Amino acid sequence: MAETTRAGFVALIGEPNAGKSTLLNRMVGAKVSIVTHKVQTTRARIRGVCMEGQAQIVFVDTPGLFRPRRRLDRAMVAAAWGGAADADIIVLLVEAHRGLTEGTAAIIDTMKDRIPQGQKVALAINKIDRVKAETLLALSAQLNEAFPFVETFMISAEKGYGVDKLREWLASEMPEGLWFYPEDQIADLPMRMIAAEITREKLTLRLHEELPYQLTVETEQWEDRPDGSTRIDQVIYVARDGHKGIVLGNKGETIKAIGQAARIDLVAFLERPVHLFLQVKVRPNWLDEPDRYSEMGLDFKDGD
Ligand SMILES: Nc1nc2c(ncn2[C@@H]2O[C@H](COP(=O)(O)OP(=O)(O)OP(=O)(O)O)[C@@H](O)[C@H]2O)c(=O)[nH]1
Repeated sequence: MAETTRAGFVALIGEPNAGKSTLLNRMVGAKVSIVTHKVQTTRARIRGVCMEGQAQIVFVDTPGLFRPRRRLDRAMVAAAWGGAADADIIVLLVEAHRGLTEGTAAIIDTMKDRIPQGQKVALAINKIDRVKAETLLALSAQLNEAFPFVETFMISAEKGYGVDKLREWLASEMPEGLWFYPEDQIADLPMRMIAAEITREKLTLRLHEELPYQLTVETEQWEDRPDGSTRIDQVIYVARDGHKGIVLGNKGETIKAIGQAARIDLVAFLERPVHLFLQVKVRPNWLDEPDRYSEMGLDFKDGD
């Protein structure tokens, strides 16, 4: 008989620099965590998906959990805690060598206020490679006194110590249910999606608030060439002709800069030469005729 499938959400929280990204990359691997980097759920950001046996663990991160200094920040903080409270498990990451800092104490205080009764919170003491065993035991006791953690893990996200144990435990805690993402989608699709996500990120950085709403990037062609390079063809879809002009920029300057920046990241990611071809197409409302599409192709080769 097939094993029961499990699926759920894990919110990783902790002070800046606690090692959240390093831990995610260890557990999920670079591919999926990049793909899902910018995907927004209602209240949390999906950072990665990992399979452990028959369990699918979706990691979310909730930016802005810190003490609000300005009024504006308060709404963000409330949203962030909402995101954490939606998760099946919260993991609080603490740096072993820094101990129970003011920042961690503030997070714990807020958890006591905002986390619903019964919500499971686990403690992961990270960077154990930096401290002695005695220090660790004392810190664990101190933190467990401050909050009723359901489990405590001693890990080094960087060196990989204890990470498998944490992942296996998280998997066992996921509720029974269907997976949120098909398994093959996690394993295979990422490359094209990552590439599209990278270009999208450059568009966001470059265009800021000018960025046309309803803009999508799709990787249409992917060719690993015999000479060791990769050719990637992408289309940036915008909703209106006017938006196309914004993305292209004066004499195509904007899209050129976007293509160059995206290519640099793609080379770093794929560790091989990349030829990136970007086109901007207008994809108007469904009712509009496809032959009204206008396009423009540009090639960003090595050395551009
Ligand atoms: N010695 C040691 N360093 C670690 C470990 N895990 C992470 N680091 C380092 O700690 C620093 C911060 O790690 P990140 O993973 O970027 O931390 P983060 O929590 O994602 O930080 P923000 O994005 O600012 O929230 C990096 O320089 C990591 O290399 C560990 O287990 N041991």
